Amino acid sequence: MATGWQAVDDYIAEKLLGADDALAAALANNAANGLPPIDVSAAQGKMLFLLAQMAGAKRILEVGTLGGYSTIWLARALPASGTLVTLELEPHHAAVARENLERAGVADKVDIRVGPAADSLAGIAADAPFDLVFIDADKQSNAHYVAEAIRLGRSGTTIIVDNVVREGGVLDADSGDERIEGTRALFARLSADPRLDATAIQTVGAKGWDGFVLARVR
Ligand SMILES: C[S@@+](CC[C@H](N)C(=O)[O-])C[C@H]1O[C@@H](n2cnc3c(N)ncnc32)[C@H](O)[C@@H]1O
Ligand SMILES: [Mg+2]
Repeated sequence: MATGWQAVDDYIAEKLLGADDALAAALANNAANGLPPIDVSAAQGKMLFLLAQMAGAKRILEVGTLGGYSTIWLARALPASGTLVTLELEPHHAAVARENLERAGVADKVDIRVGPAADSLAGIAADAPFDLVFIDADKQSNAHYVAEAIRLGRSGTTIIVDNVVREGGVLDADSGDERIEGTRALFARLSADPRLDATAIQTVGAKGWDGFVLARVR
C-alpha cells in the first residue's frame, strides 16, 4: 500500500478526479513503449485543466509533449474551436502521443510539432497569440522558453513552468547539473523581467518534492 505523499495523491485522485480510461490508457501505452514516467501527476494535470478553463484559453502552447498526458488534460479544457500546439524533440515520443491523443478523442485539436522546441518556436508566430503556455521540456532552456512565451503571448497570457524546485536543488548555486543551472537562470529572468508577474509553488506528491512557476504577462 502506498504511504505518505503518494497515498495522499491517491486519495485526492479517488475523491476529486475519478477513474479516467483515456488517461490510464495513455500512461499504460507510454510504459509499453518505453517512455519515462515523467508526466505530470493526475492532480497536477487536473490543475492544468482548471487553469486553462479559468483563463478561458482558446489557444494553448505546450513545450514538452512526451506521451501527451498533460496535453490531454489541457486539450480537454479547450472550447470546440480551441487549438493546442505541442512541441516535442523525440519522434518516438510524438508517435506515442498521437496514439494517446486519438484514443482520448482530442487529436483534432492538437498539432504536435517534432524537433527542437527552439526551432519550432521560431516559426510559430502564425498560431499566436497563445492564451496559456505550459513549459515542461529541457530545463536548461527554460529562460529562453519563457521569453518566447512572452513574445508569443499577449497581456494576460498564463505561463506555467514545471519542475522548478528539484528537491531543493534550485538552491545550489554551484550545481553542475544543467537542469538546476537552467532553473536558476529561469528565476533570474523572472525576477528581472518587468513584463511578468510571477510566483512559484512548491509541491509534494506522487512525483516527490518539486514545484511549478505560475506567471501572467502584464
Ligand atoms: C517531462 S517530459 C514532458 C511531460 C509532459 N508534459 C507530461 O506531463 O505529460 C519532457 C519532454 O520534453 C522533450 N524535450 C526535451 N528536450 C526538448 C527540446 N529541446 N525540444 C522539444 N522537446 C524536448 C523530451 O523528449 C520529453 O518528451
Ligand atoms: Mg514536468
